[in-house]
Amino acid sequence: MRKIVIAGNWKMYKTQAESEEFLQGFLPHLQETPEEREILLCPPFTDLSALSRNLHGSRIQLGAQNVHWAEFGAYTGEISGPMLTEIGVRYVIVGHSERRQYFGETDATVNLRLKGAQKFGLTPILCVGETKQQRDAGETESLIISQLDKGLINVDQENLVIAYEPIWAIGTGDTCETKEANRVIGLIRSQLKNPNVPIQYGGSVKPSNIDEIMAQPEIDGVLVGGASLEPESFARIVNYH
Ligand SMILES: O=C(CO)COP(=O)(O)O
Repeated sequence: MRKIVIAGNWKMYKTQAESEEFLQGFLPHLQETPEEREILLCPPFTDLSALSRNLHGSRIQLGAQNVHWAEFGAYTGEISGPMLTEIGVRYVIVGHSERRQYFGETDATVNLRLKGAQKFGLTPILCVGETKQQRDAGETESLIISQLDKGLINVDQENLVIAYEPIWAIGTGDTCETKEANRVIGLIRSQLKNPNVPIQYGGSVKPSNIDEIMAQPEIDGVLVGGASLEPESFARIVNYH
């Protein structure tokens, strides 16, 4: 039985005060959320401590948006696994397309971060996905297989989540057709040693399309950007039918 993981990636949005305000509006909706769904918030680093304190006793798990592979060291601007686990963080997003595009993340550094996350007790969420240009050139399958091959070298597949995020569907309102997302996620699963790794879809997930997305047999959850920033909208997503 594969786990369902619904995650909000807040990217570089929300101050601490705003994150606490979100929580006040969001928590009551969780009373309707079926137990077996893992609900996850991935806020900016500066919100993690405050949220961790306020979440005490709640079922929400916390995820970071990046992690370095070393335990500590002279790596200005980076954060280590032990720094995150100490404050109750359980997950971390690795290799998001925005990290690959703007901050020089490569399959090799993604691999190091995945292994580093696992070494210090975090569950990484590996993001893969193609650009519009790659899709139009018929390269979607080969690109994704290559991202998985290189990213997952010596990575423990018992402690892993994967997110399929077609780059052209991120923040555009242009969701990948659900059957196509299901097909690519099936392809991702066929490449794995552990077929029970939860695989999410990400890219313009909204209250209006969540039910259709989650009805697809290969899709085990969603990684939500914009629609996770408002309590009512994210509540509708976690409480999908
Ligand atoms: O990048 C995403 C989640 O990691 C998706 O962002 P949107 O939901 O805003 O398209």
